[in-house]
Parts: sequence; C-alpha cells; structure tokens
Amino acid sequence: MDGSLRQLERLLSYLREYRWHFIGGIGLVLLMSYTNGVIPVLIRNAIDKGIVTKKYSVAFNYGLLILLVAVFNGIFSFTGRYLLVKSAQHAVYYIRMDAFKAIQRHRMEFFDKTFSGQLISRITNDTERITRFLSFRIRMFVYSIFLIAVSLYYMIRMNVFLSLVALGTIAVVVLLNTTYATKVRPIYDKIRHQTGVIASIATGTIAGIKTIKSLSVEENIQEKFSKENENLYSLNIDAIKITALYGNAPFLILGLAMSAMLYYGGKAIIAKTLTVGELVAFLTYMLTMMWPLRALGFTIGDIQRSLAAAARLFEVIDSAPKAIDAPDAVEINDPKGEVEFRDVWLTYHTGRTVLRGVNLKVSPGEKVLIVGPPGSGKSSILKLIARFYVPDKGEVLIDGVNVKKIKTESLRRIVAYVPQEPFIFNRSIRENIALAKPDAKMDEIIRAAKIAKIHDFISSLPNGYDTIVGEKGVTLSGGQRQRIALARALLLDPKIILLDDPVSNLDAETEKRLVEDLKEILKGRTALIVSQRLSLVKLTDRVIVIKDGRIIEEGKPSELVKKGGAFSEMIRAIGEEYEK
Ligand SMILES: Nc1ncnc2c1ncn2[C@@H]1O[C@H](COP(=O)(O)OP(=O)(O)OP(=O)(O)O)[C@@H](O)[C@H]1O
Repeated sequence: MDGSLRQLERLLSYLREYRWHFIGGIGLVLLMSYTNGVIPVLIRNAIDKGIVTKKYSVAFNYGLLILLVAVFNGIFSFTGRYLLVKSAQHAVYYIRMDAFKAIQRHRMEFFDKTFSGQLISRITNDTERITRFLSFRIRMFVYSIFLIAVSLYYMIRMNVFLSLVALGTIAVVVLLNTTYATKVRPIYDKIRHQTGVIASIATGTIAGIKTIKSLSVEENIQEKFSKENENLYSLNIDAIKITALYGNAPFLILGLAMSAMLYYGGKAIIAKTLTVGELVAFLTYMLTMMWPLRALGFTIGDIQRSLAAAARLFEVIDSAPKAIDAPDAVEINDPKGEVEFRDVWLTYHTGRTVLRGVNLKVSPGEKVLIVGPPGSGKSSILKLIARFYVPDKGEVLIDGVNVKKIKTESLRRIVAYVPQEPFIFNRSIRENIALAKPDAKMDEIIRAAKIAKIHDFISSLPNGYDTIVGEKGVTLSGGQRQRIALARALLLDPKIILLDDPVSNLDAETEKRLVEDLKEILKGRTALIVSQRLSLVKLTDRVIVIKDGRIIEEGKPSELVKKGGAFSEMIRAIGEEYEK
C-alpha cells in the first residue's frame, strides 16, 4: 500500500498545474452530491406540508424549489465533470509525453529486452486507464461517498430503524459489487490480453502475407487463429455469466429492502411515528443511491489497478537515462573522421559475448570492408561506432575522443549509420530524406538525393518529393530504399559512413550500379562497410576479417589474396572473380 500511496502522490503531482480546476471540480461534485441528497427531503416537505394538508400552493412552491435544485444539480454536474476531465486530460497529456520521451531516451538494449506491443500498451491502454481514474473514478468515488453520507444524515434524522435497513442494504450492495468487480476483472484482463493475441496474429499475417501465400500455409494460420478466437469466445461467455448473476443481484436486494421499508413504513405511518412524505423520501433515497453504490463497488476494485497502470508507466519513465549525454560531453566541431577501437569487448543482454578484444584504427577518409561468417560480430562493430551499445571493456574513439564523451547531436552529425533494411516512414519522400534535419532546404535535399542517385527517380513520380511512400503509399524497391536512406544520411554531410550490408537485398544489376555510385558518395569520408559481397572490395582500401568476435586478418585486398589466408579462402568459397 505504501507503494500505491507513492504512485497516487506522484499521479496527483501531475495535476499541480491545473490544481484549481481539480479542486474546483471536486468542490462542484460535493455540491452535486448535496443537491442530489437534499431532493428527497424537499419531496417529503412537498408531500407532508403541501399535498397531505391540501395546501397546493405550498406543494407547488416545493415543486419549483425541486426544479431549481435539479437545475443547479445539472450545472454542478456539468461544470464539475468538465473541470475534472480537463485537469485529468492535462495531467495525462504530460504523463504520456514523459513516457514517450523516456522511451526515446532509452538505450538500444532496452528495446532488445522489451516487447514493442508492451510499450505501445503503456502509452495507450495504461494512460487511458489513468485518465479514467483521475476524471471518472475519483469523481464517482467522492460523489458516492458524500451522497451516501448526506442521505444517511437526513435519513437518520427522519427514522433510525429505516436508516438501519438502508445502511444494511448499502453494505450488502457494495459488498456484492466489489465481489463482482474482483471476479470479473481478471476475466476482462484475460479478454484484453486475448484480444491482443488475436490482433498480433492478424497483424503478423498481414505483414507476412507474401511468405504465407508463397508457402501456402493459410490453413495453418487459420487453425491458430481459430483456436485463439475460441479462447476469446469462452472468456466472453465466462464474463457474461458473472455479469448476469452479479449485475442483477443488487436490484433484488434493493427490491427486498424497499418491500421491507414499505411494510415497516406503512405500519409506522398508521402508528403515526412516520409521515407519508418521509416514507416516500426513504424510497427515493434508495433509488438515488443505487447508481453511486454500483460505481463505488467498481471504484474500490479499480483504484489498485489504476495505480498499477501508473506504476508501469512510471517504471518506463524512471528506468530511462535522465539525460542522453554525459555532463562532461564534448562537441567535435571540425571532425577528421578517424575511428579507433582499443581492446573492445561487447556482450549483449542475452549473455553472448560477440566482440573479444577488437583493436582497430581507421584513418580519416579510409574505406574499410568488414567481412566474416554470419554472426561473427561485424554489424556489432558498426553499432558501437554509432553508440547504439557501449562496450563492456575497452574504448571506441572518434578523432581520439571516446564516443561516450561526445555529445549525441555532434555524434549524429559526424556518423551516419545506414542499416541493412532501412526504415522508410509512411510520409513524403522529402520528409523521409530530411528526417534528421527537418528544416533542410529543398536544394539541400535535392543535392543529397542527387549524390545518392535517386533524384531522377523521385522527379519522375507525379508528386515528386511530396510523394507519400511506405504503407498505403508508393512502394519502393530494395535499391530505392537504400538510396533514400543514403540521401537521408548524406544530408548531414557526415565524415563517417557506416554501411551495414548495403547490397545484400539487391539484384546483380542494381548492386553494380550502387557500388559505382558509392564511390562518389563516399568520397572524402571515412567508410566502414559490412558485406559478404566482393563487389564492394573495389571501393575499399583495407579488408578486415572477423571470426568469433576477433579480427583474424587484415590488410589491402590484393595483399590478402596473395597471402592466401581466410580472405582468399572466402573468395574461393564464394566462387566469385576477384578484380581490383
Ligand atoms: N541486439 C542484440 N541483442 C542480442 N544479441 C545480438 C544483438 N545483435 C546481435 N546479436 C547477436 O550477436 C551476434 C553477432 O551479431 P552481428 O549482427 O554483429 O553479426 P554479423 O557478423 O553482422 O552477422 P550477419 O552477417 O549475419 O549480419 C549474433 O549471434 C547475434 O545473434
């Protein structure tokens, strides 16, 4: 509970800026409870002082008063709800922003360990639950408690015995509703989870439709989907059984209580210890309290869960590094483009050590090709230079400065990493190229596209640079995607370019053209290229062969071929002609 209180405190601290909205909203909810609680008393007066005594003008005046109170009740209800929802939405806006910013601050390792679906659920479902808690549940809680208190106050003043009947009914109904809420909640949780499972099969199927169709495994997938769909069906049936049982029970209890009230109330009226107006007031109170009692049951069950949602969100926020840069981080203003690895070791979160004492020095402007068997650690070398990961031991330096100590903004300007399968966002080509420099001028974008040799293709599209690409837009070929990614990288005019298997997805003709163009693209820049394709040897000054996380051979391609070691063996194995 201690933790829950802390979560609640932190949650409420997000309301600070709109605290007057929140406090005002709660105040109006109290007034709303009061006006609702006082109406049965006015009804009693209308009956006892007007109708029973046949003073119709008194009854009429009470009628007007009730109308007035009801109008105020409506005003309090509307304004209170508006103020509370506004403050809650404002708080959740900031919580969502904090979580989103934290997600972006997290290191790559966090994403290796966390399912993306979970993160999306934090930002959507959990924040939704918190909004409901801050705006609706708190309002209902305050409203219900205060209305019950006001009602009991007036009831006790009218008749203690009937008040005890009412109190007993309240206790039983709250108990029933809380039991219902605790029983049905886990099933609803499972339903939500199962809906997620079904959604992920559906999205996976749509994303992998080409593979599914080419392997003709539609029936297999349908079977899997059908099984999960059946689970969802059974869960919904379980939920409805509980709802049908508990949902109606409170009405039965209330019916019983009202019958008891009519019986004892009727006897009390005959014995003149209760008035007709008082009995009507009691019955009205029972009906008025029905809904708040229901809400109270749900609220009690929901508080813990909403705070758990808040805890999950706060965990995402708190586990992110506070700042991306070290306090003593430096800028490199006039980069030369030298890269150095000093006894670098890297182990991923899975416990696998992939680099084992790598030493490497790449001079400014040098082009290095990194080759080696699959999984030998080639891409990991590039990822360390881009500082996606930090080594467990040793140092990675750029121009003699440890990358850990370089300001991120500076590092991103100096180093461009082009992944094997570049991600193209569902936006215009212009925005895709200008991703890292959104304020880039059109001629800068065109210049980058021209160097990446994609300008002619873009110009041939009816909407040119404004063409939307990606999902529901123009589909790009593998080669076009690579070139857009290259243009994106070139826009920042980086001194160091890291190409992760740039030609692996290209056909022979496209590969040949890209290799030709890369000569110009890489001119004046340091380049580290990971590839199995020997076509790229043409571009490189030095080849590095990696095996099991160690550099086992390095040198000029022609020298390595002559030497007859691992590299020349690779060439023989691939069976390609080596030409320089
Ligand atoms: N983010 C990660 N988390 C955990 N393990 C990883 C991660 N990235 C790579 N690995 C593992 O580290 C090893 C080296 O990966 P790396 O991508 O550096 O190899 P590679 O030589 O580039 O392989 P390939 O030629 O197949 O692309 C592999 O066994 C891989 O499974």
